[in-house]
Amino acid sequence: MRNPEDFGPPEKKQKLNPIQFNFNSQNGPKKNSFEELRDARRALPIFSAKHKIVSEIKKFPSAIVIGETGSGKTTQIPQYLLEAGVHQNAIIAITQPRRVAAISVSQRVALEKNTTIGSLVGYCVRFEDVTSAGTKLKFMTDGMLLRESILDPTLTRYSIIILDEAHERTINTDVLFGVVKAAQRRRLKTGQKLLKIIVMSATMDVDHFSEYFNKAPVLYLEGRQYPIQVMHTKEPQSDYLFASLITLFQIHKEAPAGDDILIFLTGQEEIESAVKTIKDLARDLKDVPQLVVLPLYAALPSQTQIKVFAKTPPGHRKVVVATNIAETSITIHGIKYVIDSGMVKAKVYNPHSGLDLLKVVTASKAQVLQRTGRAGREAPGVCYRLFTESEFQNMSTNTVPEIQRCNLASVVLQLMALGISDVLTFDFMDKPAPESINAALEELVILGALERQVNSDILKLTPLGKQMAAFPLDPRFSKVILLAKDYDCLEEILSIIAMLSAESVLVSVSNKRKECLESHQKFMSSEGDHIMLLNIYRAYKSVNGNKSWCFDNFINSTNMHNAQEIRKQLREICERNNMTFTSCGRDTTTIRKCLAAGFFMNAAELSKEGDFLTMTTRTKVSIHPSSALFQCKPACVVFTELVKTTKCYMRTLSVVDPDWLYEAAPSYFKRKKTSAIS
Ligand SMILES: Nc1ncnc2c1ncn2[C@@H]1O[C@H](COP(=O)(O)OP(=O)(O)OP(=O)(O)O)[C@@H](O)[C@H]1O
Repeated sequence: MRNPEDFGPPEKKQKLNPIQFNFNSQNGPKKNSFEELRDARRALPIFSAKHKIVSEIKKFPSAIVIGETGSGKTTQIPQYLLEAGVHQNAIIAITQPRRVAAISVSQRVALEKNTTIGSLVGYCVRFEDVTSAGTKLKFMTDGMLLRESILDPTLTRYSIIILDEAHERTINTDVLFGVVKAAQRRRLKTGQKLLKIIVMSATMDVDHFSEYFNKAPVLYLEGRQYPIQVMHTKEPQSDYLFASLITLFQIHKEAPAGDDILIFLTGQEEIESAVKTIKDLARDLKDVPQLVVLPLYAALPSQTQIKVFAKTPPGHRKVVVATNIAETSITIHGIKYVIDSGMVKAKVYNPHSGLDLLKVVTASKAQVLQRTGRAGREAPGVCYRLFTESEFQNMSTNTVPEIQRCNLASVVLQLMALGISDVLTFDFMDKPAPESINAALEELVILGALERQVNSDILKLTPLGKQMAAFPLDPRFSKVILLAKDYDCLEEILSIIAMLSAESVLVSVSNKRKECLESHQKFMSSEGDHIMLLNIYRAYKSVNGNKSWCFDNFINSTNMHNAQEIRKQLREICERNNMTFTSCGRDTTTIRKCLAAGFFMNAAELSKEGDFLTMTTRTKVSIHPSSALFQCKPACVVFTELVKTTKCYMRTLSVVDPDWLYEAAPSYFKRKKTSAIS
């Protein structure tokens, strides 16, 4: 067991603010709760600065707001502006990098406003719009606002746009910075109503932001409501997973019930295995509160994610094991302790291969500070960092903007659809590497979304590219949908893409592994995972989405329902594009041909040595153990996801014939020939 002395002294001690309140964001307003919430709002550090904030924001077209985690920026500033009428009866948009934050924060604000979600306060995330004509505070993912800007570049419906958690620097946030700034300028030029821009975070490079937003004033918010004691390990930890379990059980043995714990790990599989280990280890412990262990990662359905916000039953302790999706904005009821592994799974782009890889890397200081801020939101808290103080000092200050480390094809396509033809000169806050932009442009040319104008190097959007931009999907997925009508399998491809866009539908119950596998076996196909997903979708439809069928077959019925909803929305976009709905019936070969035609850039073939090598860059890849093809050695496959853990894994794949790939993109393979054909 780790000794308490293994942790060094607190990084800083802060004064205890004696205000105490305790409420459950998931419970509806009960008697007096509105008054309680009003008092809680007044107790927030930001409350004393309310008038100053409103008057400063009234004065300037843009403002940068920086204040400690938990000071009240996200939940209060939109309400202050609404109450003071700064919104001029138009909508205030508050963007969040993640859907769980957009949903949970909007629910909290609706509660504080004593209204139901979807009326005055609403949210809008991909495939889910909970707003109405009366919505004035609209919490949304940055991706959703970006999509809206394609149809309305001046964002006419909005009077104020609050870009929250700006330090996260997701691709969408960075593009949104430029788009919103351009909308503000355009409105000014054309004499339209002013668009106010507010950029907020607890951890950002304010000067850089202020400079970019036309020297916007910076408002500093002092203080946080409750102190957080920060502990670092005395020695570096070689195994953060093991260290997190030791720390968890050390706290568990000593802390009273109701003091809940949030652990930051890196990804789905790691989290699921940690959840199982924690449950197993806790089973034999005596004289400690019972544990409620909950995972939290992006691939979980929203309804499951939201469970972490529920109040812990008396006599229990909640342990939430999360990825960085719990890092910003959110308040999880009951969390007193945060255990931070200091690691994060991040996308890393290889412009050479054109592929994004998910890789575990060290977090930045900004991320670590945000994680610490998830404690101390309802009472004083403690953060155990599983790294030393000097390791912390050596972490990079800010996360490298995603735009400088991810595949840009999707963003470039959206910018082109916005009418920004010269992406290289777009007003980015931090420019992506020109080779990444060029790689994205090349990918879009190969996909047929862009073409060179005659006798010039200027690229323009093709009618196909315009259609592709209408889908809220990676361009390769949109392309497959658009190709599917020619392969007579649009209905099937829509089902597969919807299943890929929803969260995992396969349920794995730890003490019923064998039954789960047997149940899933009947959907499996030697053709691969995409056909397996189609089989599940078809079976689900044939029983009319029957819940007990899902239960009996270890299929997640909520995720299936979501997939069905997503399918409906994708189908509507196809209808708007006047596409003919074709079906190939049982001829699944056609479907794989279509997948090969869309995903020819994500292909791998089996080498003589028995390894899989990507067709273009000869990168060594393996079949993920969760794939239906794990035990097989097909000669050639296409994949729709690449993950790096101990190895580089292809996660969802289909068996294809190499000829289909060459037929789909002869010029691409001709160009790559030297490296492509062994
Ligand atoms: N769902 C909730 N349940 C209980 N309390 C909440 C909830 N949401 C917010 N609060 C309270 O309001 C405070 C301010 O939250 P808010 O999200 O506005 O802060 P913030 O300054 O935006 O922090 P961050 O930078 O961490 O997002 C929290 O510290 C907490 O006390």
